[in-house]
Amino acid sequence: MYNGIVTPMLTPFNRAGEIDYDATRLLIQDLKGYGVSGLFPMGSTGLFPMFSLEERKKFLQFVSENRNNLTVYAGVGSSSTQESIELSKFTEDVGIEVRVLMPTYYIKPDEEWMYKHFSEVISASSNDLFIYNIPQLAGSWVPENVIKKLKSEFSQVKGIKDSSGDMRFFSRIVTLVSKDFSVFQGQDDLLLTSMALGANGGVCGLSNISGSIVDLYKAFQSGDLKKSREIQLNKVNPLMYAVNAPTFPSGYYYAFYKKHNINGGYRSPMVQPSKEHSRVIDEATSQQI
Ligand SMILES: O=C(O)C(=O)C[C@H](O)[C@H](O)CO
Repeated sequence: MYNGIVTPMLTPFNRAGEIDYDATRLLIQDLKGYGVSGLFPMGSTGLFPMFSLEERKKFLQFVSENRNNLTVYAGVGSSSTQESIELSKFTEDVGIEVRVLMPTYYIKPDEEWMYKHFSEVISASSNDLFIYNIPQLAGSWVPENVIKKLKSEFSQVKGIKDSSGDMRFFSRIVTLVSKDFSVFQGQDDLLLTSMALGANGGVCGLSNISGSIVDLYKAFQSGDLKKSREIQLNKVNPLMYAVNAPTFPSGYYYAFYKKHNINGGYRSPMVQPSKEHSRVIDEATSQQI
């Protein structure tokens, strides 16, 4: 059973747009301090499509070796089934427990294509796998019948992370929760609602830069609905809306660099947030204390 708050990690850059491993080490220390339960490198917030296969492997191995006793959920998504298979095998070689996989993208897969991608990648290694539903970025939904089919056919399939923001869809898939299958919410402003419906936790971008997400999770788990509602509405949501003012996910990078006074970079084509967006983010982060 997987639960808690998992961080879809940033991939910090230096000014030359190369991965900054010292800053990554600092980020993992932050996350341990906030009390997250897992690390999710090479997801959407981690900008996985911007990296070569070799860069992705090196970063995944670094996170696995510097995990600080946290569970690692490795993004293995690609529009190439062969690449996702290669990454899956690599995750097993470096001791990563969980893979995270969305449908292939750009060329829009029909259900048969989608099932073929998932089944071939799932079978490529024995470690667990979470289905990643993020239609607004991947361009297609993972249909409920495909989720149920993969869940029933492959023992590696141990959960789903839904970032669609569609609570009607979420309300249906959350009924799949069992001791062997976890359901995570991928949108920070829907975390409390999702946990009230039975979600096992969340994969929340804000957990890169604030302890409020874990505080919300812990308040709910302790039965303090009033406190969890206050954190959701007065801390999490305003910060989420502020860091998403600039094009996703540049606001998260700005907030992390600012927090640590790092002269961090933005790999092309990502652009540093404007002065106005930076001011909005600074104001929201100052309210977190
Ligand atoms: O960044 C990711 O991969 C996540 O899972 C977190 C969110 O779902 C994603 O940032 C989209 O908002």
